[in-house]
Amino acid sequence: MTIEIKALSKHYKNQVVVDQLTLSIEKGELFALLGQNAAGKTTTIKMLCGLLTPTSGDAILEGESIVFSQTAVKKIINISPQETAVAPNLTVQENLLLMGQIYGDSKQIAQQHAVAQMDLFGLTSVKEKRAKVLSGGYLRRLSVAMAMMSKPQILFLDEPTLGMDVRARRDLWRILLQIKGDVTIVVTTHYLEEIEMLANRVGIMNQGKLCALGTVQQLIDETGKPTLTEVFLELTKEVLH
Ligand SMILES: Nc1ncnc2c1ncn2[C@@H]1O[C@H](COP(=O)(O)OP(=O)(O)OP(=O)(O)O)[C@@H](O)[C@H]1O
Repeated sequence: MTIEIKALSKHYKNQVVVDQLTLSIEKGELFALLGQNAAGKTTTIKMLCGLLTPTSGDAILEGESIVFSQTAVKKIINISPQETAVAPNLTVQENLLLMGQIYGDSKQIAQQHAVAQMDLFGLTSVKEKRAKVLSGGYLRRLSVAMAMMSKPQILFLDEPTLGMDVRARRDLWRILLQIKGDVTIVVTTHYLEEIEMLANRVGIMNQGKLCALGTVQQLIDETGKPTLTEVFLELTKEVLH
């Protein structure tokens, strides 16, 4: 297992935002964490990345605990958060180089790696453009490419296709499909049709709890619903109505 989440919880005062979450994610999987707004997805990802301290529980990432070995965990993971960490006045290329050098690469190695990422993410044609003039689709691709500059074993993507048009979303998913296998990818999204086609497994969160886990086909078989969207609506219906 690459990720073993063990009774992970986050409380804010009286509110339980993530409630005893327990699940395992295999190496190389593209795993989708689903749930309606406020289900606790971002909070979970932030805890796994060391950006938030759990109230209780733990998660073991490639053998390292997020509670006891945060520095080791940070070396093997990276995140493209909802709020992108792109420097607006730097060019695409400069953003990637900066990220490589922050993670300890020499300028030459960072350059080589940046060229490879720009190629993979379709950013070569805009490499001299400042990030602030990029469209939303390019900006998000740059954000994910920047996360890849640290050569993570585990990549967390929080709503990577939010606000993108159909083509931009498809382009990013194609890239993620190329990366998965080498990298374990944990993604949150509200675009269930894409997940149906692309994710190896999904976990559905509802009010901080994991209420379903499996392949899309397993969830469809278990619930007798025809699509992942119908499964999702069924499992989260108390809150929706
Ligand atoms: N710092 C905080 N203090 C108090 N409550 C918080 C804090 N951060 C998040 N929450 C609450 O935790 C709950 C879960 O938020 P979270 O962002 O994890 O949900 P989500 O599943 O990612 O939702 P979305 O799909 O809208 O991104 C929400 O009710 C939110 O208001």
